[in-house]
Amino acid sequence: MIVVERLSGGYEGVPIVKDVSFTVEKGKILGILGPNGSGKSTLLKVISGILPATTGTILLDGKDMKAYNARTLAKKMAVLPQLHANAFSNTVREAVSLGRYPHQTGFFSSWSELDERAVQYAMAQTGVTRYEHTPMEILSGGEQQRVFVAQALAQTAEILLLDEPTNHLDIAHQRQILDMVRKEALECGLTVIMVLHDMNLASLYCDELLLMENGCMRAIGPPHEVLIASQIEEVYQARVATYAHPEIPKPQITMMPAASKHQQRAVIVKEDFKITTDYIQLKSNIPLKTVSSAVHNPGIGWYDCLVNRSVAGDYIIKDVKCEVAEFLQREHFSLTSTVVMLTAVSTELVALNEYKAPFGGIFVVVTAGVGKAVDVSRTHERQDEPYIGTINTWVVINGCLSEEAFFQAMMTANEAKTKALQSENIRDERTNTIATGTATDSLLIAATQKGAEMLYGGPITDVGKIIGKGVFETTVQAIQNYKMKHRS
Ligand SMILES: Nc1ncnc2c1ncn2[C@@H]1O[C@H](COP(=O)(O)OP(=O)(O)OP(=O)(O)O)[C@@H](O)[C@H]1O
Repeated sequence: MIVVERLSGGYEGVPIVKDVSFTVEKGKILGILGPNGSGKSTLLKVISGILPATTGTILLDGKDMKAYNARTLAKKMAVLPQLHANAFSNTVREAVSLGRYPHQTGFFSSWSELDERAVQYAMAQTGVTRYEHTPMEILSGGEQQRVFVAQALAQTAEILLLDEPTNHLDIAHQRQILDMVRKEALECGLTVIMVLHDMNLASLYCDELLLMENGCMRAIGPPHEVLIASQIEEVYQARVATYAHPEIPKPQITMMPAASKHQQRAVIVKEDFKITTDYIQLKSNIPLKTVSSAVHNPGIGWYDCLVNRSVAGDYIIKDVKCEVAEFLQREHFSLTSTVVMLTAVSTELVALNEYKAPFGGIFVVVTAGVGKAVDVSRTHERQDEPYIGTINTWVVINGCLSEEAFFQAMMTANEAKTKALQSENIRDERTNTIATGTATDSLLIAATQKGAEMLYGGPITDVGKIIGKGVFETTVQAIQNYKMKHRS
């Protein structure tokens, strides 16, 4: 455990780091972030004793760091500096072995089994064993960086100070080094303080983050309390946005380029839609931000082509995703920029309407296969296999929606669809109650993200009102088309 209390320090009387305090418990990782010149490396140098502290104290396991002599301190704390002054005549093994110097009584005179094990372990953990006998100078920058990390690890200290350990490393090696650091922290109780420029890596790997600004602490805490977009924007003077990591509960940050999203006004027009016997298509000349439950490219993304493909009523394919990919290739659609839904309804039964509004307006496109509609409040009573029967709804908006508005627009559209089923007296034939949808309905909201900004998409917002009316009317029309065909 390391406790830093009101620490200040700098270079020859020039104060750089001012009044910094924090605690890192044994086995925890603290990441230091901050813009260039904010004092991250200087802070690490003062903590490691390379630079003297002008004020403040550092306690290692409760004992003032000043009370340790150089050799005992080196056994306690290992440092990977940002710039490496290295005698490049060494081989990798020799460079890593330098990490064992605090454990030697006379230099290399008492090489023990323990020293050998530590060096072998450090080389293995950093993936440099195969370069063991290679001279340092012929390694790439990333390979050398891993050797320096191995050198610090070979010191087998309880506290590891790392200044930009992922410098020069490709993503696979960044992951290897940071996974190794985390494993050492979790399994061996290694306490780590590391300077990282990459906020996303810092978020993924650190228990706490310290954000530096002009030599002072701007914020400290778990990643979600430090990586707040407005705070990062202020400190770095750069526009950013945060989003959730897809797999683990850690925030991620993305840079927003200077170009304004409101620069041009792009508009989807009716001529952008095409209806063939096989599919209904929207081809946009700009990518649309899309939220959907489609079969191909579902979720949130940017796509310039939407396809609602009509398949045979007996379309039961084991690997639907694979079959859809084959269809896209056959029809010369891009796999990466096309969203695909499937319907058993023939494309001539589609309802497609435009609704103009001061903000720009929307298009609603619906195919409604309601032959096997279900009442969602009663589906728990049935044991049958899911069957095809699908209402596919697209809402394409000429406007700019917030994240919140996208999800509210989905709710608004779904409520309008359910109301249309009620209005058309579509029933769940097993329960004879009003149906709320079918077993495999799909919904898509797409927006140009240009022009008018819409913060909300609920039923009484400008965009919500028109989605409500548009989806209701268009779904009714699609249901009537379906009824007409299936009556005859
Ligand atoms: N040896 C030195 N002598 C005098 N001033 C220095 C020295 N090294 C760094 N500084 C100054 O201290 C300030 C903080 O530098 P430091 O290297 O700690 O920043 P940093 O946050 O690590 O930056 P970076 O992200 O660019 O690595 C800078 O203004 C820098 O010019």
